[in-house]
Amino acid sequence: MTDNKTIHNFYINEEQSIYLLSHHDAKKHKQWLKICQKQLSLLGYDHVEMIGSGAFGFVFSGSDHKGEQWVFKFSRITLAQAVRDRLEDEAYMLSQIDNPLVPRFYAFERIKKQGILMMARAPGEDLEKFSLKHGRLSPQFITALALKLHSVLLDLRNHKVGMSLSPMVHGDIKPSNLVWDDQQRQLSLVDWGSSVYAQEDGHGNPIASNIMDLMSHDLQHSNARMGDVYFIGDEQMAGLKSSPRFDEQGVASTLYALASAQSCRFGNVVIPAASLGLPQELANVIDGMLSKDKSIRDGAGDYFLRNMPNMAKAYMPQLPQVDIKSAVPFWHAESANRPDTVVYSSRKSFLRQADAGLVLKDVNDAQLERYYREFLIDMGDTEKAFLASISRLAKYPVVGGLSFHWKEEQLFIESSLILHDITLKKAFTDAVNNTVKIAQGIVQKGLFKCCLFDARTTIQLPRNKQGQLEFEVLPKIHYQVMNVTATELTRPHSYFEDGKDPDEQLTLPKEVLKGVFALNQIHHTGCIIVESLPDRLKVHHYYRLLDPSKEQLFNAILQKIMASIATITDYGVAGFMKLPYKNTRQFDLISKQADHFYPRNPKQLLSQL
Ligand SMILES: Nc1ncnc2c1ncn2[C@@H]1O[C@H](COP(=O)(O)OP(=O)(O)OP(=O)(O)O)[C@@H](O)[C@H]1O
Repeated sequence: MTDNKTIHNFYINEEQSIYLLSHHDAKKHKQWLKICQKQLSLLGYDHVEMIGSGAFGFVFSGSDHKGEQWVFKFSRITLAQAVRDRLEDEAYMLSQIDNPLVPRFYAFERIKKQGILMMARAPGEDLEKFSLKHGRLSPQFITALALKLHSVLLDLRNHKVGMSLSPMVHGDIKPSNLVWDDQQRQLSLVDWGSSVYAQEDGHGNPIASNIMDLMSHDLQHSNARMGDVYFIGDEQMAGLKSSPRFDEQGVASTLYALASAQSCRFGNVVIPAASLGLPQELANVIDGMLSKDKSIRDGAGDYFLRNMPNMAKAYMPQLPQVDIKSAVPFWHAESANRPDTVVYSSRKSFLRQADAGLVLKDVNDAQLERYYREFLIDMGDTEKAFLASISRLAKYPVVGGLSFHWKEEQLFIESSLILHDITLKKAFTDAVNNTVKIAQGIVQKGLFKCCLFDARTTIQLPRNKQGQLEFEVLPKIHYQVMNVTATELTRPHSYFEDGKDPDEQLTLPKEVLKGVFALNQIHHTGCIIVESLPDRLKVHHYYRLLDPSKEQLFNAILQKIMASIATITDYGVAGFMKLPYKNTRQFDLISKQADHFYPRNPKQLLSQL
């Protein structure tokens, strides 16, 4: 055993996997999805399937009798009726648009209280999914996409109602709202739920087509809607009056996120667009548009609108691919059941700091709820980017754990990651490297731990009215057995035994701690998180035994741990993680990654190779 004394914890899952819902809720959810599917079949649509979901709703596709592909959007039943009613506003805005980049509006129907928005299906898959598969997208792809988004911005600005100019704001431009058909190279902009008519022109002037309009408009209040808090700009976040600038921000965030393989805009301080191998002019425009300084931001936005067609004309041949190495190692294992990964993390408190100047407009919003739930409200941008990068890791079929320890001038990372789909190796490497680079940019000292596990294997025990756990046979904690090389076995390893976790909520029975210390004598990796709720107890876990000769003992200890967990009556979350080595990697702190551009003269460079 190592010389440290105490052990600790993990908490708060990011996104609910269906496997983590209670049996009752999971059943209700599945039933609801089935009802939606059945309703659509009754309406005469074939091949009905769910194709997407967001904070606001679920989206199904189906085909009509002519074989045309339709999309049906349902709002989540768990949202307040007032929020759900916005689907009708979305339908109205979509019906106002006639543009080849936007799926055509078909109808808005109501079945009892459930509204259904019906529209054409955009071909392809959304760019968030595409980015998760491919990792960082090439400078050629980003440049071509920037040109397409440039025409989206112009179309929105030039939108007319009758004869009069009435610019529209989409309000939620981000990778998952851009559907991309890679074969036809066709882009579509979906999800018009945040869209409004612009109140201002982006230079502080009100927009009104005539003087009557100007008088009848509410000039005092913003009509802006919240977009995704990971992608919108400061003005939209602060609920200022709507303007075409909102969508410039969405475009810049999208290009940045896709070029860097992140799921948000916040990493820009540490990993600027100027470090991503993009052409210098485009990189500088993106960084300018993401600036905290409004005049730089607006200037860069104007530049983008004026110059993007020219920038896209540059000759950009493919350069030889460099094989990118992962900054921390990960392993690969194929399994019959792809894990449904969920991440739990601990010790977020030290990442918080006042993010001054943000006045929040409307808390009764599904997006904002997320903002609070994920504790982003009082964090700096780099800290937000760090947490978003951890969430992105959990979008991959991966189990394992990570610990980041920021000390004086160094960052120490311990890790154990197992990826369950080798085709995602490149994209996952990009995701891991972003997490490391952003972590290198964090200046606070502290410790952050996260654990990625397969929600399918979570053990759930319901409580009865008296609070006692109900089960006939105590479920078993499962594990895998692996034979690892002798050299790996000799390296030191440990549970986290580094002082009490400030975010700890649940005190575990002594027997559990004893079991965990006993496990520590056996070579393995793994994690266990106990989440004790008033109506049930959940045990999330993954274990890999690395010394097959100890299997009997290992199994006996795990089942003993489970037996003591079943005696827990307190509520809260607590857990332990064991990583294979101590201080796997050591990194310098780097506040900003160095410039790296696509070569000015690629021909010359290629001829030298
Ligand atoms: N017309 C369409 N054609 C093809 N796919 C679509 C279409 N509309 C939506 N989708 C898919 O469904 C997903 C969710 O849809 P949408 O973004 O409208 O839902 P939402 O709940 O409003 O999401 P958000 O959390 O972004 O607000 C999209 O990311 C996209 O993949």
